[in-house]
Amino acid sequence: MTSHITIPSTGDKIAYIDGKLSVPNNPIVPFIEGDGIGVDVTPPMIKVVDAAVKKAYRGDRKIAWMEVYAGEKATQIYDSETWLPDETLEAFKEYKVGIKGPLTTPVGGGMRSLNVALRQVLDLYVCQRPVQWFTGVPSPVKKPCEVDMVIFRENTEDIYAGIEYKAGTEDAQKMITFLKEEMGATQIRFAEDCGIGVKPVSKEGTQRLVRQAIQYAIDNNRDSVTLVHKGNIMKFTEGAFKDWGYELAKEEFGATTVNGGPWCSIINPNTGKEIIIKDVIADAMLQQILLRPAEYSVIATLNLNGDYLSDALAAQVGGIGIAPGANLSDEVAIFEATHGTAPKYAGKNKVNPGSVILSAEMMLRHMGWVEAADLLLKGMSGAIGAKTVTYDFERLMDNATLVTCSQFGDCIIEHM
Ligand SMILES: NC(=O)C1=CN([C@@H]2O[C@H](COP(=O)(O)OP(=O)(O)OC[C@H]3O[C@@H](n4cnc5c(N)ncnc54)[C@H](OP(=O)(O)O)[C@@H]3O)[C@@H](O)[C@H]2O)C=CC1
Ligand SMILES: O=C(O)CCC(=O)C(=O)O
Ligand SMILES: [Mg+2]
Repeated sequence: MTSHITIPSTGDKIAYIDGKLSVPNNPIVPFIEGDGIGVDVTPPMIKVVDAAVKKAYRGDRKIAWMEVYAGEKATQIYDSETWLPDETLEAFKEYKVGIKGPLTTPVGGGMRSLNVALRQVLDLYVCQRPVQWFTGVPSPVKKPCEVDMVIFRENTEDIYAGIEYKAGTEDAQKMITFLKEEMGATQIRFAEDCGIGVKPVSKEGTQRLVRQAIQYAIDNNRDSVTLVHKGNIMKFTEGAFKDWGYELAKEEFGATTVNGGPWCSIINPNTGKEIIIKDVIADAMLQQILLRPAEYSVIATLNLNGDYLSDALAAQVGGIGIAPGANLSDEVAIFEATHGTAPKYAGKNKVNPGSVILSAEMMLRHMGWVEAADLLLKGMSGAIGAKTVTYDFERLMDNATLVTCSQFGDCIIEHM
């Protein structure tokens, strides 16, 4: 296949050396613009990041952006069947750090998610989504300042594996016959017209995720890690997630049980403070985050719970227009907004670019460019503080000035 990626002539590769990220002064960073509102939010993200880096390092550092393709744009540039070109996957593998806009997934039929495919193929097993309130952001809760959580969502397993069989097909019937006749399942109602989905959850997949969550709590002086699961109902998948999580805390971090368990605690080797490892059943957790958010800090959970929790928590601090995220493997990192392609707003220069801009802030921090990351946060706080905001905030704020998506990016730059 012909290459459609133009490698910047002036940049260098980010590398992993002795388990550490080595970032040159002009790193090549691949990006996917994204479908729908990707065309709106990605250009201001690049403009804001470039401005923060320029201001922080006075020209000594600069990102060499390299566009790579996925989704609708890939079908236009390659051919109508190519949604996720191999060279896009190779670019993320080779350049180690990248960022992406949202990609559309049809509901019901049609192709499976490209976002999920990227996570699975590149084994980006942690979806890390911090949820924090910026002063002045409108919120439906009384004390949004009490929300300060970091979600660690398992990103490669669970029902997102895509092992599903459509009702009425030969494959679904084969599965149903197998379950009934060979596994003795008697609980399948309406077997004639029943879709079947499979939910794989492994010990290795669980423990590598929980390991990252606990390590994050240690490195960032957090006081608890909560395992969120629906283990009362799905005993051998979600229940096992809980058990394997506690097991890892004890075996690898020396956790000891609290009040007879199952809660346990570890002593942070850096601070000497206690970190509680606890668990909450997923439906109760959706109540807890609204009523007692201050009691939760780091959350480790399965793929679907994490997807639900991240949008629900985002709503408490201003909505998915401002909710950032990262998909992480042990080497490769792809940063992305929590929101999707919001098709009704596509190309209207209207939506909040805050989510992908804050994802870029996480990217800068991951690269060790903390001064630029801090400036970006300062600019974001300043723009919100001045009440120059996009429609999603303006409709909920008194005396705010409505700005477009690109203008909001410019406001961030003005406040750096
Ligand atoms: N990682 C990814 O690439 C993701 C992709 N998707 C995909 O996106 C498509 C659309 O999904 P959908 O369920 O509509 O979810 P979306 O996140 O795209 O949009 C839902 C609503 O959230 C609000 N919203 C989203 N983004 C912004 C923003 N930047 N600024 C302000 N408000 C925003 C809007 O609310 P309002 O109407 O109130 O203004 C919007 O109507 C689907 O194909 C889905 O699969 C979904 C999630 C993640
Ligand atoms: O892949 C998709 O289309 C949706 C994914 C999603 O909602 C998420 O990762 O938060
Ligand atoms: Mg989601």
